[in-house]
Amino acid sequence: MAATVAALKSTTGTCFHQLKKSDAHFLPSRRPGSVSVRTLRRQSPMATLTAAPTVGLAQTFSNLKSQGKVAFIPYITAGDPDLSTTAEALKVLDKCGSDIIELGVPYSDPLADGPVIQAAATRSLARGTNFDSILSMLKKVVPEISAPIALFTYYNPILKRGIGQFMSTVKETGIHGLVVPDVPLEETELLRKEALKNNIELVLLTTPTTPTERMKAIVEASEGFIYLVSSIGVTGARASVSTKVQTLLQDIKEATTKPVAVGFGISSPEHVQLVAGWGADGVIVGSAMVKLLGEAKSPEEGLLELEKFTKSLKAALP
Ligand SMILES: O=P(O)(O)OC[C@@H](O)[C@@H](O)c1c[nH]c2ccccc12
Repeated sequence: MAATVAALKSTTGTCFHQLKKSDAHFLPSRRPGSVSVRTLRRQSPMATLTAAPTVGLAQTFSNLKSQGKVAFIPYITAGDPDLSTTAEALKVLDKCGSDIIELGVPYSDPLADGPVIQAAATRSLARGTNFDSILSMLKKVVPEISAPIALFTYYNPILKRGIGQFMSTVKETGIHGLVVPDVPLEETELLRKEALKNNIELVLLTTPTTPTERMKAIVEASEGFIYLVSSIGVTGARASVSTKVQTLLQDIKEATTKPVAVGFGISSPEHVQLVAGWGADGVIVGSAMVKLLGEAKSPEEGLLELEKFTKSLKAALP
């Protein structure tokens, strides 16, 4: 028993309370039909010995919905401040209860990004981060993560590698989703076909200025979830979240039963609570996370700040 608890302590993430000895018998059994580790984690502050096999994006939302929960979805830029810190950050975000994690591929011309994520991409590229180094990091880390990962990339890096080659390569790393903010709807058909062939959920985005008919086409084509961009402009923490999101959510939910996650500007527990209260199935927080990691005095400090911030946002969600 003591050995088990000691083993647990050694794997206990910083977001878990230390297990009392009496809890040790709740350890996930290897017996068939045992409760999954992820379910255990939700029921008690359990450390996980190994991550549960991840389910996809849509399934994650469906599981959360059955528990009356809203998905917490952080975004971080791969390779900022460096790839080993990204690997640790993914584990921290997972252990702190993130339900899906968006991992950004740094790009030289991030037209939809504000200054925080642009600076992160610049730092990451300056360190020599590239698509292949991100993939090899993911191959090592994904087996330790129980939250599904959605890779976030602009369209150009996909075209450069070839859509089919890109999809099959990405699938090998074990990630579940793909978010491509700048793919024109007219070109999503081929992207969608290759994604489906590789069992990758291609998430599409709709915005406050998207015409209704176009929103309906986007919603129809989106897999995993629908990304509702909360406000016009670029990414970046905002003082408040536009109340227009409430009606946008209603409009989308009249058009589909697919889950809708809201992003752009969300950067405080109050924002998270507000958007969840408006009926969002998930909330996405990026720039505020990226800032903590990329602008900290050291990677260790950045990871600690990330953990604290994640816990505060997660605590604000049902
Ligand atoms: O950074 P924000 O304002 O919290 O928004 C989420 C955003 O970072 C993430 O989803 C994202 C990063 N880059 C993007 C470009 C377009 C749309 C969305 C994104």
